[in-house]
Amino acid sequence: AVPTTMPGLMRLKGGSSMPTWSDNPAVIKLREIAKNPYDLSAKDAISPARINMMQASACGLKLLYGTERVDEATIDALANLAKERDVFGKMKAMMDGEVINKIESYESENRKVLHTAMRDVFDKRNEAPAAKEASDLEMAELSKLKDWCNKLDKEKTFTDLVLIGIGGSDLGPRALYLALQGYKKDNRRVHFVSNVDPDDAAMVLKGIPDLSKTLVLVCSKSGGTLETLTNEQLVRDFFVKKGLDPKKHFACVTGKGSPMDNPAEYLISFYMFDYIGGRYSATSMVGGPMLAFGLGYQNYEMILKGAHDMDRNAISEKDVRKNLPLLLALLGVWNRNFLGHQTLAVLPYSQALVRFTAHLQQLDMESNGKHIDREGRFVDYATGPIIWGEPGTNGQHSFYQLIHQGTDVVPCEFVGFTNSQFGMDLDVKGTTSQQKLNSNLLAQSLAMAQGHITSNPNKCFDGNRPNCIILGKKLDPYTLGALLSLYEHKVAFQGFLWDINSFDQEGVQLGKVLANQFLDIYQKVNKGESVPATDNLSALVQQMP
Ligand SMILES: O=P(O)(O)OC[C@H]1O[C@H](O)[C@H](O)[C@@H](O)[C@@H]1O
Repeated sequence: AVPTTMPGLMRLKGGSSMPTWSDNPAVIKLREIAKNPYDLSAKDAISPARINMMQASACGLKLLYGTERVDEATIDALANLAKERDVFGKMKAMMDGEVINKIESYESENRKVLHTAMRDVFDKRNEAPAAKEASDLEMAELSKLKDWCNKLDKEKTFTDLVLIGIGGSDLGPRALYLALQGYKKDNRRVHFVSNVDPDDAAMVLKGIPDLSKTLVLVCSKSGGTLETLTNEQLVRDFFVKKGLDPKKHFACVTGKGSPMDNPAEYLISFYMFDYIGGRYSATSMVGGPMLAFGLGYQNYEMILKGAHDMDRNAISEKDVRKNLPLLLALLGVWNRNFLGHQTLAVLPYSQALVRFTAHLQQLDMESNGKHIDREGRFVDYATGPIIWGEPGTNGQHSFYQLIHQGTDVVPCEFVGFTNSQFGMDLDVKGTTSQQKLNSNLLAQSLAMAQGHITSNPNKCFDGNRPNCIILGKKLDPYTLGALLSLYEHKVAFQGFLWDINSFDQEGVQLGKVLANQFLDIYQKVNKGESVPATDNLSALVQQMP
């Protein structure tokens, strides 16, 4: 359990308008239900009627949750929890551009959270002044991007693009690009450099066919991230050594007014804004120029459209049984807080989603890995789970043993599609590869839920391993945008339920500060100055073989 007070840190004054977690009537009710949750392993516990009833659809995605340990009373209690924790009020405040990225009475980022405005560029736009201003600014960036894409298409000067960025300036955009290889533009390739490990850049640069036809897009919201600035320098140096002028090849995406906001250094500069969190930035200019270069502007627009439509589902659909992000969030809270499961495996049965779980790790764990609530009080309930996973069926031949028979229960979210992206499939022994893939997905879901008891304990499956399935027809740009937004809002809704701030990331600062102190020591070593072995940092540096 998470302590309510922490040694050396003060517990804070009360005054919250939100009842404490344990005082919420819905929490009390859910704890009662959790003493005897729905038994999926009982005979006939999973019936066709249950499968048909426990599903919800929006924006081309269907969520099947008959294999979760819930019954209708559980869903009703979860719906009450959503009401008591005012999740719709908080979601509206977010989408309207109220300053919600803050901790009351403490130094914090104090920002709006407006990633939804980045795709609110279609019809029925949010007229709240802050949201409107943000989407107007994004429309200007989008029209600049469209012109740039047309120019690149006409001039045909560039075939390759190297994106330099890390964290939110890499994971989401990279996951989306890799997910849509069936929609790639002919004769265009995108490469990614993120790690400050020099071998990352070296390997990418080695694989570029023609540097003279290569664009470099440096992407950093803050314009001050060590890894990105170092890699930019390294790649610039490489261009110069090959006799090429970086100014004719380098473009950037950064926050307005950041140290990188220096248009003279770049072919073109695109902007994002302080109200777009890194991990929520894939549908801002952080994702835009690279995705439009690699997949075409129209496909990028379809990603935005899918994301926007799911935004509408999240805010407008007040019935939790029809609101996909909220339903997924509530099922997650049920598994985390009431059934006590610490981790969540996200298992896409789609090779295209090979980096999607990695993106979700940042999205979810950086957002909801928090130990204080919005008033600065240490929470006495669990918050964000540990997210992990790999595409199936590969995972089945690796870690699924533990999921089926291990001593920890791992809730799973499966993602699958009826059709393949490339349509290159073959009927072997009466079924296609896609059907073989999907048979495995469905089999795993059912096996985890219902289990199988035999007299041989080694072959026993307890069942009651909760999971749900997210299904789409085909992983196209629209569906991918909807899937991205589904998870963004799942995470936001969970943060609202826990009453934490899902939009800052103070937890990554301490390591950065210490890394800079280590760099000072390395600098001294490089200059031949002596470093005293009397402090931990120097002692650790001297341990390097
Ligand atoms: O885009 P940048 O400012 O370079 O930031 C890149 C990343 O760095 C940080 O460490 C944060 O934890 C991430 O949320 C952010 O996405």
